[in-house]
Amino acid sequence: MSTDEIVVEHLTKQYKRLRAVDDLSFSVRAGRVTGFLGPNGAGKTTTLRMLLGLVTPTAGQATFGGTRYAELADPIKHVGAVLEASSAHRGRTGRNHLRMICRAAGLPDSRADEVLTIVGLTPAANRKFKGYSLGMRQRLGIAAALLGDPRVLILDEPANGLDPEGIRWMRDLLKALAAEGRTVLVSSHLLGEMQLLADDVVIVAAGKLIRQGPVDDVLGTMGTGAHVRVRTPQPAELKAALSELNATATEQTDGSLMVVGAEAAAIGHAAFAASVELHELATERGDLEQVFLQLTAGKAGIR
Ligand SMILES: Nc1ncnc2c1ncn2[C@@H]1O[C@H](COP(=O)(O)OP(=O)(O)OP(=O)(O)O)[C@@H](O)[C@H]1O
Repeated sequence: MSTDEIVVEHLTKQYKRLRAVDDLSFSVRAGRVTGFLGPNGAGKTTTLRMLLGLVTPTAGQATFGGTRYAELADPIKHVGAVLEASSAHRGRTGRNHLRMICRAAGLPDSRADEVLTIVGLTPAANRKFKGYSLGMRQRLGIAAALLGDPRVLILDEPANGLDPEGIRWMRDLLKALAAEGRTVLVSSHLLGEMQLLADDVVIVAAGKLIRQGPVDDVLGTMGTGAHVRVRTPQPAELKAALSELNATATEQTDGSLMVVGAEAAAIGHAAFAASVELHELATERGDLEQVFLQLTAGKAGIR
């Protein structure tokens, strides 16, 4: 059973006239990847920075297992963060950059090589940071976050600058870290990627919580949950059979039928009973992008 590792309560940040984060409360469970989503300017980065004690909240608090970041006994061993494309001294190699952090944190130098392996940067370990691509800089940032073997990982737009292969690699890594029981909180505006990556989502707009919960529940409550794609050479007969199930079938431009209101098994059974031949019967999930746009419509991010 997963537990709430990060608890955010009534977190608020007022900048002069702008309330960047407005009475925001949510929780993040261990052993899962939580996607932190919102339009530009929604307050995601400000929230993550408050979690890490880098921005002082106007009100409210965020805790890790009940303790504020600033009061954690050994923060590098508890929380790892990747806030923006990692920066390092331009003339320093990736390995030396990590070793310096190890020394400052009282970790053995050997840990630098371990995390370089985890992020696949070993071949570039002795190259200078100024020669790193954006994707390599992202990997180095993640390597630094993993140095203390933390049980919580916080990442702000980690897929920025990564190519498709890099994005896939990141997804596999973050899922594997969550499967080890860690808590992974990741902000992103790549909704298709989030649908593949996240177990839970926290959606914010204009500093306020819009929705939180498991991805499937968020998709389900918006009525864009599962629908079933069906292909048949006898569409009229199938529609007649489905009307008895109170399911509706809509013809798509590609010639298939999109059925809502019945599960695949019930549709297959009804087709069989009516001697209707089926060529395809596939359950398709709703689309996070569609739901996100519905939920955040009219809540302009740019303020
Ligand atoms: N130091 C600051 N002083 C004044 N306003 C700020 C400051 N930092 C952020 N803001 C404003 O707070 C709002 C929220 O910004 P934030 O960067 O947290 O949003 P975001 O959700 O991370 O957006 P994006 O996806 O565009 O990075 C924005 O309107 C931003 O201009």
